[in-house]
Amino acid sequence: MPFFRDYKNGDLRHKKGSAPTGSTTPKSVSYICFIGAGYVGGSTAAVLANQCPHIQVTVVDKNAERTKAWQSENLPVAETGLLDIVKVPRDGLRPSQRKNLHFTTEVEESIQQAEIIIVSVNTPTKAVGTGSGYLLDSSVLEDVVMCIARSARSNKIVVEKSTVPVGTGETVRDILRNNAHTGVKFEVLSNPEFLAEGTAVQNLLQPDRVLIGCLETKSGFLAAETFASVYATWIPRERIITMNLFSSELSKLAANALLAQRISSINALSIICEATGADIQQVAKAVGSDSRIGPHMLRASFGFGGSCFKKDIRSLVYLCKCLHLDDVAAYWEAILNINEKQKSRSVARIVSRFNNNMNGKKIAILGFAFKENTGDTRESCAIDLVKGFLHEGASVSIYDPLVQESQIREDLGIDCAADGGLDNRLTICQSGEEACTGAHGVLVATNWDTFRSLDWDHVARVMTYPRIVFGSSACLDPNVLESMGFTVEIIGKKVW
Ligand SMILES: NC(=O)c1ccc[n+]([C@@H]2O[C@H](COP(=O)([O-])OP(=O)(O)OC[C@H]3O[C@@H](n4cnc5c(N)ncnc54)[C@H](O)[C@@H]3O)[C@@H](O)[C@H]2O)c1
Ligand SMILES: O=c1ccn([C@@H]2O[C@H](COP(=O)(O)OP(=O)(O)O[C@H]3O[C@H](CO)[C@@H](O)[C@H](O)[C@H]3O)[C@@H](O)[C@H]2O)c(=O)[nH]1
Repeated sequence: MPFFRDYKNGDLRHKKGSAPTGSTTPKSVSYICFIGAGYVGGSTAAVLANQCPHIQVTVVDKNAERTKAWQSENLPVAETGLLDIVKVPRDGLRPSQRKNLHFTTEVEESIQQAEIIIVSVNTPTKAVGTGSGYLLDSSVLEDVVMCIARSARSNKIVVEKSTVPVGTGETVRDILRNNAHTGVKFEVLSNPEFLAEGTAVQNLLQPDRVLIGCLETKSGFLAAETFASVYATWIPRERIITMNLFSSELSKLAANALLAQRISSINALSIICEATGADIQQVAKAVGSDSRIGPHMLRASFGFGGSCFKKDIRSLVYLCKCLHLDDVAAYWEAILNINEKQKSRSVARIVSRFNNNMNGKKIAILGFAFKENTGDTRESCAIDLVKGFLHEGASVSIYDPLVQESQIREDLGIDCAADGGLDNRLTICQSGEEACTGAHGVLVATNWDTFRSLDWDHVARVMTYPRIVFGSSACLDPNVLESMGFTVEIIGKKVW
């Protein structure tokens, strides 16, 4: 597999050493540039500007509309608390843009002014060619790095913030070295991001850890220390971990694989629960009470969604295959297989409650985002669930508090167009109650708080027999709902 380097020949290994103590004096930083004003770049830049008023922070994006949105009160990213740090409140007046936070499309000038350039562009799974469906496409990142090399007139620290294939740091170094203006030197750092959507601001203000990967050379350590000193403005020093570039790149993929593995493990156990009469919530509590296991990421669900888990695990699988570790690749890929199974078997379970005939039946879907408190629908389980019901002949009505109708239609659109008539069976609603009106079943796909406090009495009145509610116990209380006349089916709980 051609993309993967023979690391034995890479100079990262040859220059290995330990961090010199006391010999590094980090430079003070006054100008940082982010390239990519998405979920990660925009949110991280805003928090950094908020915590470091002495640093000018510029965020460059090629998308002028997005750049403009960051300067408005309608931020392109819906995150709790984000507007309050992008804008500065003013008594009795509209909040103004933070003075040290700038959004622009002017890439060259921003690169030239900055001492540190943080690349936070998207790295989706490759769609065509070698590695398609698995390898992360770092071509946008490489284009940006080339632009940095050509624009920079003084030494820079270039930081990979995007999630990248292991080994990308060396490609980035090659591009910079071979395209730099005479006398200009670059240091490459890896600084993967671990924020979760919906809690981005809180995660950025109080991260469990910050990783900084560097080349194990004196100048590499110095660059890492310089960057670490920026984070140290608000993050305890012991939470800022420095390591070699490859460890840092791999740690990002490993963290997501391990988090997703817990969800697939609990979802795999939920299948056993439904077959045996064990209750997955009780099992999760029992195993999560073991301090070595811990309680997080053990909520049984219709599967995990989001832009990261699937693509990062696929990247790990591809890396294993490149290394001819097919059994290791199969081990990681099993996480994804369980995730797919959880979605398809959930549709099948629900369809079986209607005697395997969904013609003339209506299912309300509450929630379309991949998780609560975000408007992001990337890889949302709701997409596959809705497609499954439409395919079975059901009508589907959908409500999500944050996701726009146009986004829902775009996510489902291709199939609707391909199978004439599907569109007539799809309604996007303005409230949960509206979506449930006339429905035979309701499925809570996203655990929004607002669905907990839905007027379920009213919903019971406007729904049609058999009034089945499907979902996870994280959002639904079966005892309360059953007392209102619903039949309740919970993931990981047997229906007797
Ligand atoms: N979304 C998350 O929760 C999350 C968390 C951790 C890590 N990551 C990783 O961070 C990276 C960014 O993710 P994201 O969710 O912020 O992506 P995103 O799609 O929201 O944002 C990427 C931005 O980069 C811009 N861009 C693309 N090409 C550009 C170019 N040539 N010049 C300037 N701007 C350009 C796009 O217009 C877009 O605004 C990815 O590698 C992702 O895997 C994401
Ligand atoms: O016990 C759980 C926890 C989560 N989920 C689902 O898993 C998905 C991902 O959730 P979460 O991890 O909270 O959100 P993300 O924003 O995707 O964040 C993950 O992906 C990011 C991108 O790489 C990382 O930075 C974060 O650390 C990592 O948590 C969502 O569909 C959740 O509903 C479950 O099904 N059960």
